[in-house]
Amino acid sequence: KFMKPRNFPPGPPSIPILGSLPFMPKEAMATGILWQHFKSRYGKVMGMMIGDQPVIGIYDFDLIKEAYSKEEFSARPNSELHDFRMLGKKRGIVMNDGYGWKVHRRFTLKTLKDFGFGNASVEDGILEEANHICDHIAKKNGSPFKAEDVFNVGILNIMWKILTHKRFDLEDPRLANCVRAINGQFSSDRVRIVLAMPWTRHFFPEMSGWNDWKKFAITMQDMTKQILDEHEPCFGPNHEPLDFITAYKEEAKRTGDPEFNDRDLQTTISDIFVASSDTTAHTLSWGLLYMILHPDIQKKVQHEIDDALLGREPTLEDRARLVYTDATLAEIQRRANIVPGALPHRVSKEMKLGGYTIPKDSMVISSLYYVMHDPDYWKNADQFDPTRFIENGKFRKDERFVPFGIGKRICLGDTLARNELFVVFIRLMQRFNFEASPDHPYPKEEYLPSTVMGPKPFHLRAIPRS
Ligand code: HEM
Repeated sequence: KFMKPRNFPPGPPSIPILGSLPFMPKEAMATGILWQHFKSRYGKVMGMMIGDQPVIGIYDFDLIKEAYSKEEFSARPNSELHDFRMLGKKRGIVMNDGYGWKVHRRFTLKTLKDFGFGNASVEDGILEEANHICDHIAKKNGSPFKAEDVFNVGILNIMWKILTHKRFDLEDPRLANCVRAINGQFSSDRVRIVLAMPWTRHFFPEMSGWNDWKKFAITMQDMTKQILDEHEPCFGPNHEPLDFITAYKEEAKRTGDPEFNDRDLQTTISDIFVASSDTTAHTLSWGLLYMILHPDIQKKVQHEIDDALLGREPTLEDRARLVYTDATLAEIQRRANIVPGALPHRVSKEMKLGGYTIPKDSMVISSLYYVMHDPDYWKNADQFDPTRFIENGKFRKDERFVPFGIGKRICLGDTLARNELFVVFIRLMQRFNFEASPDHPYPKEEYLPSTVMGPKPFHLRAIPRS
């Protein structure tokens, strides 16, 4: 069972128990960038074994599109680790599949849409939080700080309000605890061992990261349970739910569908916290890093915003007038590429792709990194250049701009995330000039390996603009 199946895509050799792990470059182990390394050797689709698990990497945009438009390529891996996190079995959205995934995904998309775009309160909530983030930064009085310390809690707060109708002070320990549990679960070096080789937990529960994984999962479970216990239903004047939890409970009553239950709700809340916070916060940290590395672009963005808004706060309708700023945000997302391998998919039955046979239950990774850095498609792909997203003075959409993934599993928070990035980034650019800290190493474009990759922590200074 450790042997590669017939007509399997080309890839590195495989040995019993460890599979292809010993043949992988060390720095690539935890990151989607690994696939960049294999592309040059094996072509558009590669296959390898991790233990007895077949793993497929797809680099080619058209092949990813073809595969991920199919239901059979859109399941999630079966994993006892994630089952533990999901209170015993697949639940919620992110690692769920089948009917349970479909109804939760559909409901969450609709609810976020109702809150986000029909209802000004989410836009107000983002702006309110953006202002709190800026006030928090202003208190540093120009002394060096780490970007991620501010963004993580601020971004989490936006989601907390959408879920529960409550926000916290940025210093509240609840936010910091939640950020620690999320980061610990996906960025700890030890946990990466058990995620890659789940069997290690039976022999080395401590060293493999299994004990850490359980600890962080239990923290999230306790926290989501407490949120539900304390939650008061919240309705507007026409009895419309004002927060996600109220909407979920109404949906459970309305449909009578047992898929909508407290345990799935707990997992869905946890999924949304995990999927929304590090992703958006890391993108903002990368944004400030690029502004420090490219002060001329920072100035250009500030001039555009100053000229268009004349000092007033932004609204989402300003996007069409802030073409250079919007293009800069897109370029930040393209270059930062924080989820380089998207999330793993599972093939629910044997399939064909690119002429190869993809066995049932293979894990599939799509290289969003490669799609957004393919040198045959993007001119000077490794350069930070917002103008690649501008054509005839307008923002140029590109189907290969895929930071949110491709196909049936595409991020369901993409519009919300883009709105958050837009409002928070503009407020930051309006209120401060960002520069490197003179007392710390000059920041570099370096990743911190994880499923969601932020920049290596760096210190910066925020000088208030008059
Ligand atoms: C810059 C911010 C974000 C980025 C770059 C991002 C990116 C991604 C990516 C690449 C995926 C995986 C797609 C796949 O499996 O093929 C994903 C899934 C997901 N994201 Fe996001 N995301 C961001 C923000 C958010 C936000 C704000 C939410 C809030 C609701 C969110 C909720 C989700 C959920 C629930 C999934 C799982 C979807 C499913 O499995 O059906 N994300 N995201």
